[in-house]
Amino acid sequence: MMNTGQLSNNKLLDMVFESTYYGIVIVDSHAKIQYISNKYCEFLNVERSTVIGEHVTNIIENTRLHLVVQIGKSEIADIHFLRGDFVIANRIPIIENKEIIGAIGTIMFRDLDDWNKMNSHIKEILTKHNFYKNERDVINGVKYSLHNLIGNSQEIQQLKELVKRVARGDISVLIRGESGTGKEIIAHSIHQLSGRSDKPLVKINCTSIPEHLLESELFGYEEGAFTGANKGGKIGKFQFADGGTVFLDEIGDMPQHMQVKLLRVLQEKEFDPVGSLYPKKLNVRVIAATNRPLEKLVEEKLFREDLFYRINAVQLFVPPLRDRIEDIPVLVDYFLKKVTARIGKRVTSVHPEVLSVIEQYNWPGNIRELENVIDAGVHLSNDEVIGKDALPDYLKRHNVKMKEESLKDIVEETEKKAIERALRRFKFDKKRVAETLGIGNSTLYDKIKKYQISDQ
Ligand SMILES: Nc1ncnc2c1ncn2[C@@H]1O[C@H](COP(=O)(O)OP(=O)(O)OP(=O)(O)O)[C@@H](O)[C@H]1O
Repeated sequence: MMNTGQLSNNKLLDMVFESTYYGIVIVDSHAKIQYISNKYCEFLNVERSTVIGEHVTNIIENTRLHLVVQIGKSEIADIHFLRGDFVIANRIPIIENKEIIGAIGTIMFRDLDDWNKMNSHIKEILTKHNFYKNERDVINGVKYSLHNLIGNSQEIQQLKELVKRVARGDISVLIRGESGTGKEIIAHSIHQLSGRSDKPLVKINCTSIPEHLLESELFGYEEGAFTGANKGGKIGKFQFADGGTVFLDEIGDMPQHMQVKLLRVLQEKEFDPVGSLYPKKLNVRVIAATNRPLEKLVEEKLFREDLFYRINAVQLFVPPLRDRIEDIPVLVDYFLKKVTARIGKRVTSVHPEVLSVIEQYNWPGNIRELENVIDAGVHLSNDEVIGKDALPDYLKRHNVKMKEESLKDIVEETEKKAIERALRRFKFDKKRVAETLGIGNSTLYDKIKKYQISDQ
């Protein structure tokens, strides 16, 4: 416990601290407030006489002083969200004879007016910075780079290596994977690592543009091309991307008449704006993404085979989250930091029970779904640790399997997952799956039957 006798001369402390630009609070080893400067009280809008002796967490939101007296480590220039604003906070333990007897916390301001001015000044700088950054990204179209692709699993590490390798060339890339697995991050990363990075990346979502507008949106039109056409015509997305990259998301949904035109862009490197008499030359790299079985669409004659081979020069497969659960802890941590930094709330981890639920759920919406769950968890949590009560109902109801499984269960579960993963990876080509897994065809068929795995 702090020797309060040393601090009894509050008048002297007041004289020193009220003439500085800091708000100061001193707590004892139980995190109870022993001293707090008048200016800090004014800033917090609390009555000084009522807060002395109170636990610091009852008076200062998002404080960490109670942790500093436990851990004994200084925290310098930490961003602290306080009364609706960000302040710069220092927290220093007071150590006597190797024992933590308390801690000092400071936040920096001059007076309330100065603080308000300074804060609005910082906000203005931040707003400008964000504005220019967003402007650049809008002009350039780039939102992500490879370091946004989080994951320690072998699959993600290999994928990152492949992205770096294919980025340099001009080759078309087809990115496959379920919805929400990070295909767009990969497309952005390829563009950003390529020689085209100073030119635009233009995303075209093939499902979101109405079919009758698709051609003019993609290839533009000449003046007078149709009633209602803009004077001077309109430049299409492909032309806007000239020199850069076009990212065709959900390419499996591209209507067939547009598939022909796309093929021409890829083969002849030219296109016809609607209503134009002459073709225009174009230099774009195409990256396409899909979560649909393109081979099947080709078989059903819904997707052109020649286009399929053109866009499929290099194929990248992003595995679903359920197949790389080793990525879950780092992803959870990443999203926790992202959300807490955005909303200024202190939530540091998820309860081990929640982590078990998360690891055993099958995540049909993949990482997008996980991000939403963590986002909601941070908002709903009353604690620094997200508990099961802050999970959505469908996850709360999800029964966690007992961890004490027999070795046989664990081996079988692993075997089943490995077969499922390989089947998806090789698009249910069982011969390749059997070869890769080093088992005979008939063994593979037996196991598919035993584990009741859907084999198409
Ligand atoms: N490995 C990852 N690390 C960090 N964030 C990720 C990762 N994968 C996906 N995300 C995040 O998940 C969300 C969905 O990712 P993205 O849009 O790239 O998925 P997608 O596969 O293109 O989905 P869709 O097929 O539905 O368009 C985004 O917010 C993205 O930032």
